[in-house]
Amino acid sequence: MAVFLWRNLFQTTKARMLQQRRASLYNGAHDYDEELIKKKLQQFAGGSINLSKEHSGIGILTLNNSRLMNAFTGTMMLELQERVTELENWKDGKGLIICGAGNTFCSGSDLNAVKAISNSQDGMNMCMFMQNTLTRLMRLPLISIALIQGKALGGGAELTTACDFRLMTPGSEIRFVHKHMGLVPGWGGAARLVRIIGSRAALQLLSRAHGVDPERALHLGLSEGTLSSSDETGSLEEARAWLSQYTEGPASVIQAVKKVVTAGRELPLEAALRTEKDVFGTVWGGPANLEALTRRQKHK
Ligand SMILES: CC[C@H](C(=O)O)C(=O)SCCNC(=O)CCNC(=O)[C@H](O)C(C)(C)COP(=O)(O)OP(=O)(O)OC[C@H]1O[C@@H](n2cnc3c(N)ncnc32)[C@H](O)[C@@H]1OP(=O)(O)O
Repeated sequence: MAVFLWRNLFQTTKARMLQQRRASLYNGAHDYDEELIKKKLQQFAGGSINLSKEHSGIGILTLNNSRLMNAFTGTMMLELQERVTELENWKDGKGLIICGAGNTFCSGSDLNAVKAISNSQDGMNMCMFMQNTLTRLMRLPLISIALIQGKALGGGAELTTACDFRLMTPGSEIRFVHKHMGLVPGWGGAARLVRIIGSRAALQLLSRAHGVDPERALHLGLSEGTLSSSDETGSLEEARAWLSQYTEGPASVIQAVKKVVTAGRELPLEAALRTEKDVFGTVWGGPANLEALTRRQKHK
């Protein structure tokens, strides 16, 4: 009977939390027309967003448009949303590494597409589309890393802030170029940057729009570390090794860890405590917990 009750509580809690996590920031009430912007983005084809879900529980998400320094075309924005939905449903997932093809990260939006959607309605819809997607990416119950090789510029710099951690290769650069384009971040990069490095450092990065090298990123707390390898394969191996120190253990527990930290980061205290209680209820008396207790008893 106890197992039945646990399973029932688990399913109910899980469904409610999943619904909360996937709830979009913007909908019709915000003049957001997702179907309209999807049709518009579909017109700007090129590149792809590839996802490889490894047996280890680590996913590798690759921005693949190396001819244009992995600039985001319209169809890549649509594919990013599809991959995030796939990752939200990955029950065995524990970690995620986002990287770019051709040993460079991402040079932001495809400027050809940007020029074509420079009117207000399309611009605002693209902004809300990408904020919805990057907020869902940030809230994935996976421990995520942006592996920054080469350049992470504009929207590419914003994408790095939607990951839990950033690792940089020697000579790589994060640059919020927005000011030089008469813009400010629109994909949520400013709001997340303030929460990562603080408002004073964020104001300096956005107002100077200079490149941030690995040493300065470390100093600011924007990067967790500088990898030793500069090549594509070597740096990905290093990133896998770095991430695997945090993803050891059952996927259900790693996902629960990310959920309680996300709640603590984003919610007011009492709501965070209630979410923590709900997440606790999904693992207390669960398979991993019972197995650990059995192991402990054997050691007595
Ligand atoms: C600001 C926010 C906004 C948003 O999303 O809302 C954006 O992100 S707008 C885009 C902001 N990004 C940029 O302004 C970066 C533009 N690119 C560069 O500064 C350079 O390309 C750089 C530094 C990334 C690499 O320079 P490098 O000399 O190594 O290579 P090339 O410049 O010759 O680039 C190779 C090839 O790629 C094309 N390219 C690069 N970035 C983009 C881009 N964002 N959109 C479209 N195309 C891009 C570049 O034109 C070259 O193509 P080619 O046909 O050979 O001219």
